Amino acid sequence: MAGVTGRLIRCWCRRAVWGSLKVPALHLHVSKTAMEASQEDFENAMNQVKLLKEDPGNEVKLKLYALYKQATEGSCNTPRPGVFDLINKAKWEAWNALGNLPKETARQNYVDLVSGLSSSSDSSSQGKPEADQKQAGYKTVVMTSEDSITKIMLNRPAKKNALTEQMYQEIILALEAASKDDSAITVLTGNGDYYSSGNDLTNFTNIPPDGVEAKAKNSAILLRDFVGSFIDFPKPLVAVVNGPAVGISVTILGLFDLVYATDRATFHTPFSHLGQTPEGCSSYTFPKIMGPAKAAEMLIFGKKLTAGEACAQGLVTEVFPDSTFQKEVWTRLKAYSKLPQNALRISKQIIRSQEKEKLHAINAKESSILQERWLSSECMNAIMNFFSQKAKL
Ligand SMILES: CCCCC/C=C/CC(=O)SCCNC(=O)CCNC(=O)[C@H](O)C(C)(C)COP(=O)(O)OP(=O)(O)OC[C@H]1O[C@@H](n2cnc3c(N)ncnc32)[C@H](O)[C@@H]1OP(=O)(O)O
Repeated sequence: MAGVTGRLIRCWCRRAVWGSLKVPALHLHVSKTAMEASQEDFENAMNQVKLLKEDPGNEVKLKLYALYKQATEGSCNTPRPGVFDLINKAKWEAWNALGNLPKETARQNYVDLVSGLSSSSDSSSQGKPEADQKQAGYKTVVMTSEDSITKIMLNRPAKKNALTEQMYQEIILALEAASKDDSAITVLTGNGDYYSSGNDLTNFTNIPPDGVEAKAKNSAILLRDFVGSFIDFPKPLVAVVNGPAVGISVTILGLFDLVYATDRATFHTPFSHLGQTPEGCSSYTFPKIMGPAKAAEMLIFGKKLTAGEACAQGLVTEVFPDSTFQKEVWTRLKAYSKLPQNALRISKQIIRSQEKEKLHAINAKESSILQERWLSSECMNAIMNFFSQKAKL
């Protein structure tokens, strides 16, 4: 393999590895994450590659090659090079690994990758440490990508990461971006001492001029779309539960592939206390995961579980001591993220495809029942109680 590496580096220097690139007038662009890259952005990115001050390494060069081919020619449909044609085999494998990734997405990913390389090349030339790629445009979450892991971090620690309408929308967008990026695994976690205190109760206190019914209807649509984006998420999705979790942040855990929790975490779904009913497909996933009796105790009677109890009941994959939680979990995830990406994705999809339609139907039903519940006096009183007397759970 050392021979291949050496040859790839030589090819990089000669630029032969990329084939002939059309080059228009040079114009540097900032990456447009969450937007579609134009042909001009793409061509500018190709120019930027030539200006990189440092060799980005073979792994990145193969990624660039694969994205370039996918963006310009579509899915790989050429015969696999022979076993001794090591360089072309490595290039073919990188391209082929992109499967049916749409051309536009490949173009965007290429532009994003080059933009990240240009800024890290600039900052490393100024002697600054290399940071992971932080994606701009989000206000309530922080989205970063490193080591083939995209992390979406809920970022309202002063409010215990309570989920505002903007946050639901940003999470939907972040999941959409993560589903198309070149990471292997996506992680949802919280900043601060809480994972999330669930729905921000002020969502129900800001009533717009078109009235409370319209508010409930729009909230139900947002809820359905939010949960729908977890049902449809195509790659392995991991919850890194860094502290207590309440309400919807607990129920959607049934839609994750792995749930790692600190031993400080608790899991609480106090729907009846709030005059509400289960969401996040938990009316289906929880009885399936933990059996109907344990699910009823949580979802109907609001029993709060410790991390150990949630693990014993199958909602949590593994519990770690708080003192070593982050270190142990990220070491594990980094190892998993090196597994072949297509195999990870396809395995996830086989599992999910068996009940995707059912989950969407349950999501729609739960959302429409909640639309009614939010208009009930039971629900309104509970929310007023929280804000007037600060009645805590
Ligand atoms: C589109 C709509 C979709 C709707 C989907 C429906 C989902 C259902 C649910 O998620 S139900 C769960 C709702 N959550 C709650 O009822 C939790 C309410 N919060 C609490 O009971 C407590 O805050 C606590 C137990 C989570 C934490 O208590 P603690 O004493 O540790 O901290 P504080 O209460 O002082 O909290 C710090 C500040 O954060 C504000 N805050 C916390 N959680 C929420 C929340 N869910 N909604 C709104 N605000 C919240 C709290 O008010 C404090 O603010 P302040 O510093 O300004 O006083």
